[in-house]
Order: sequence, then C-alpha cells, then structure tokens
Amino acid sequence: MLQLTSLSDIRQHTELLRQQGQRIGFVPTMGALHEGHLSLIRAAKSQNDITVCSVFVNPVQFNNAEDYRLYPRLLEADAQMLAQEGCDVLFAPSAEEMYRQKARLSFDFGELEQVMEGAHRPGHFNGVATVVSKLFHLVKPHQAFFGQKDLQQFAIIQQLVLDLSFDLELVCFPIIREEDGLAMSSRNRRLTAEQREVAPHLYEALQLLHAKLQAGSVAEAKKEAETFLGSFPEIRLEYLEVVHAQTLQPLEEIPAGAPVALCLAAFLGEVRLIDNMLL
Ligand SMILES: Nc1ncnc2c1ncn2[C@@H]1O[C@H](COP(=O)(O)OP(=O)(O)OP(=O)(O)O)[C@@H](O)[C@H]1O
Ligand SMILES: CC(C)(CO)[C@@H](O)C(=O)[O-]
Ligand code: BAL
Repeated sequence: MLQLTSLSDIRQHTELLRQQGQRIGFVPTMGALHEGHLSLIRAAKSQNDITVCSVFVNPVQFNNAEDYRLYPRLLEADAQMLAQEGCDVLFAPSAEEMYRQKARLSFDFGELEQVMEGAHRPGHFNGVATVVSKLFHLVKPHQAFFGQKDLQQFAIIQQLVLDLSFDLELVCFPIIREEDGLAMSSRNRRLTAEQREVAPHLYEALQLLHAKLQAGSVAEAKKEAETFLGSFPEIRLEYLEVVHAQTLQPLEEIPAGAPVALCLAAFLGEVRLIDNMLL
C-alpha cells in the first residue's frame, strides 16, 4: 500500500491514475479504524480499480478542543488494517500540511445545518465541508463512501457536491454495530468499562422510540424514550429527534409514506456519541 502525506504527492498520483483510466473509490476517515470503516473500504474496493483512504483528524471541524486533543490517533495500526484489506493508497497528511493555507471558507447549508449536529456543534459542518472539498479536489474520486452513522453529514455532503458541481458519486452504507447494538465509533475507545456497559442503551432507546411511534404520537414516543435514557445517570442526552430523513427537519407527526430518521446524541462522561435509525 502506498502511503502519502503531502498534498502535491496525492494530487500527482491520482492525476496519473485518472490518465491511466483507473476508477478511484475514496473513503475519507479520521482514523482509529474499526469494522464500520472497513465495510466502506470493502465496498469501495468492490466497485473501483483503486481504493484511496484518508486518515486525517481535521482540527477545523472540532468545536471542542479537548475532543480534538483526545481523539484516538492510531496511524500505524490503521495502516496495517488498510493494507490487510487491500487498500491501495493511504493519504495521511499532517494538519500543517493540510492547512498551509489557513481555512477561511464559509459555507451555508441553510436549514440542513440548523438542527441536531449543526445546532449543537457550531462550525462543525463548515469544517467538514472545507476538508471534504479539499480531499475531493486532491483525490479526484469517481465514488466517495460515507457511513449512515453520520446521517446529517451525508446530507450536507450531498448538498456540497451539488452546490460545487463535484463530478463524483456519493455512496452511503449502513451502520455497523457491536454485538450488543452499540454503533461502532472511534470514540467508543474513550469509554470507561462502566460507560461501555451502559452505551448500548442508546440504540435501545432508538428501538423503543420506534416501537412507541407505532402506537402513539411523536411527542409521547419521544417522552418515553427520554424517560428510559433518563434512568441511566451515566447518560446525558443532548438531543433525541424524529426527523424527515432527507430534509432532517423535526416532525411533530409522521406524514404517510415519508422517510423518517430517529437520531440522537448523548454524552457518557466527556465522550459524545451519536446514533440513528432509518424507518
Ligand atoms: N459504525 C459505523 N458503521 C458504518 N460507517 C461508519 C461507522 N462509524 C463511522 N462510519 C463512517 O466512517 C467514516 C469515517 O468516520 P469517522 O472516522 O469519523 O469514524 P467514527 O468511528 O464515526 O468516529 P467518531 O464518531 O468517533 O468521529 C464516516 O463516513 C462515518 O460515517
Ligand atoms: C468526513 C470526515 C472524514 C471529514 O473529516 C469526517 O467528518 C468523518 O470521519 O466522518
Ligand atoms: N464522524 C464525524 C466526525 C466528527 O465527529 O467530528
């Protein structure tokens, strides 16, 4: 596996691949890889000639300095896992290399970013859109693969691709979970044993919300799921929303046939986790 760290190297390499007529599949990540990421790598590999993965903990998308400082960084282990999966290129630039030009772009995604992650992590999606735009320019993929776990991020990136006319196809893959239902996440590594034990209740709350929606109103169903989570003192719920799966706007009632997503974010200690379910 080829490992590149400079912007000019990745740019030249993917330019050459394109000239040779190779189809490039791209998986952007922040590293500390797990089966969720590997499912994206496998999908990229199966549909393209060359698979590129980026590992970059993007400082400008963090709204919390401690979260950035403590984000797991395991580049050597990541490189080994990627090589084992048959990934062709790992692009892992430093923050200095990536932001030789200071990040100063400003995006406006309208109502898409005014809810959930956008509302609770000011500047987050501006930072995501900045780095994803840079990565798309550098890697020039035919396809880019993302996880449904970051549902709002995928919607924002779909909008970004339309707004900036990126010539690529976006692909979204389902959430990979641990056996007990916890959505895999790099941040799970930061949980204490006690926090790890209660963390699967987040997914249980989504399942409960789903079940209660069959019988009652959105407000009642949300209340039951919130009460359930409230019974675990280790869990501090930030939001629990029933939203339209495309516009991501909160629903007070569910229109017949509408695609619906159940989304939450919660803190276990200082670790903030997200999860969602598509109905
Ligand atoms: N459990 C999962 N199943 C499928 N895809 C996932 C999963 N977790 C993350 N991804 C996807 O992998 C890509 C890289 O995500 P990222 O590196 O932020 O990983 P992460 O595990 O979500 O980390 P964290 O949530 O701690 O930031 C994103 O497109 C993300 O949606
Ligand atoms: C898309 C991404 C790699 C941009 O830094 C990140 O937000 C992530 O890992 O989901
Ligand atoms: N997976 C989304 C990246 C972040 O939490 O910043």
